[in-house]
Amino acid sequence: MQKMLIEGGHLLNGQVRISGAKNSAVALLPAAILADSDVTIEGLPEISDASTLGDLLEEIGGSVSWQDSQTVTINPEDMIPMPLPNGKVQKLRASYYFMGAMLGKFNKAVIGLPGGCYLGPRPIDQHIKGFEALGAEVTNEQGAIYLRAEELRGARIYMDVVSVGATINIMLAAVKAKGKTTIENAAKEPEIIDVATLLTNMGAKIKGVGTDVIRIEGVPELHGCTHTIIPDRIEAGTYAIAAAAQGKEVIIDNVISLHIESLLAKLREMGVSIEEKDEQLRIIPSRQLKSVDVKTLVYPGFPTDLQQPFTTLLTKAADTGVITDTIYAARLKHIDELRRMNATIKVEGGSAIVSGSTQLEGAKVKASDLRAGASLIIAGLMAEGITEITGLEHIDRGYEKITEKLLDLGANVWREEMTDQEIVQFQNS
Ligand SMILES: CC(=O)N[C@H]1[C@@H](OP(=O)(O)OP(=O)(O)OC[C@H]2O[C@@H](n3ccc(=O)[nH]c3=O)[C@H](O)[C@@H]2O)O[C@H](CO)[C@@H](O)[C@@H]1O
Ligand SMILES: C=C(OP(=O)(O)O)C(=O)O
Repeated sequence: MQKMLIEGGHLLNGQVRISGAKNSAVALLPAAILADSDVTIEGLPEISDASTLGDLLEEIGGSVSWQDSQTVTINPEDMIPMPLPNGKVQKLRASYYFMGAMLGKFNKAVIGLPGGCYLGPRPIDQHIKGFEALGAEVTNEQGAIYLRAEELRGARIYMDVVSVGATINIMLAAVKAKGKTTIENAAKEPEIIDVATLLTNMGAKIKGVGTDVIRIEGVPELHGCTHTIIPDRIEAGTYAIAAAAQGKEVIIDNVISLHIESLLAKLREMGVSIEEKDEQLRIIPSRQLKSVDVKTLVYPGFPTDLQQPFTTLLTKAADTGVITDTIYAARLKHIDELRRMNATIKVEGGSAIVSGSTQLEGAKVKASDLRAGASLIIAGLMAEGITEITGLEHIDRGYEKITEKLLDLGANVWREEMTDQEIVQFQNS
């Protein structure tokens, strides 16, 4: 088990290349189950969520061959509806896509309830409502979801909450169902469009992705294809925030700036200079950042996945800033750790009230989840002295080679093996 150490105070300068989107990758890989021949995905991020899903595809009989660290070919011909009630499915959130994909392919699936970041309760009732509307019987038996259908039939499904996972999962289950499916109040995130592009290239008939009404006409067969993943807007946003907090001049390469328009607007409001060019962003921070208030919303609003990193940036702004997470009101575990680093943050309901003009100080902190980890890394870059971060398994679920990328930007960051005593302390904390 490793910890990350950061000596703060070094300015980030240079260029960083953004990897493929985690939240696309984790849906594209299970989507390959639905094909009847090779699906090749290019530009995958080297993150543990992607390799865990590769292992799960092999567990159900798929052949998974990695051409290189970012290109994988999945042959689904020998896949079987093998139950996955526990084990690796619990290591990540997106294992829930095995429900939709296996139901769509085999009319049955047994999948353990997913893991992933703990952000407060993360129900999957809308996924289940969608599967049931398509004709599946769904039961929860000892923490595993059992899905069975004689046959899946298209349906009109209204989502009570706008959910990324439920929208994708219902698409996966519906593309081979008999007849037409309409998903109303669908989520509009770019990753949903990416998954629909893959499915369409496999032969699916899908209209309306990127709007809140998605129409699907079921087809009997889906074939293989090659697909290139979109860049990770949350990784790009994380580096943009880090650059605003502790940068000299940072160029972020391989980014679709439209995907993070809500973040860029807030950074500009704070006084950060941002130039957009082709697939690059050039970030030049302001000496004196203005404080802003932020509310997370569904896409194209400010993403909840950038709330925690942005909280860290607010500690440097001139005045008090309020950040409110309307998607996950309990996504606040980073705050106690930031307080250890001298941040002054009050919590009221789902809002963090962050005092600005604070010099953060290095401390020993723990990443409780992926984006809490990102917020602590940014804090470590800004802090006086050395910051030690544990809980790296969360960070490695979603950030490709983050230590190397930061080193290339001029940060002083490294990883060390934890001693036995530190591991015991970590496990008890
Ligand atoms: C693998 C993946 O893509 N993860 C992303 C996905 O998670 P995930 O797909 O789990 O998040 P959702 O979009 O489903 O959740 C949005 C909101 O809806 C609620 N909800 C969701 C489903 C449901 O059946 N019932 C329900 O009440 C959730 O509690 C939450 O408050 O979108 C989140 C919101 O942008 C991001 O933080 C995660 O990074
Ligand atoms: C919450 C996140 O991931 P997951 O849904 O995979 O837990 C995230 O990417 O910030």
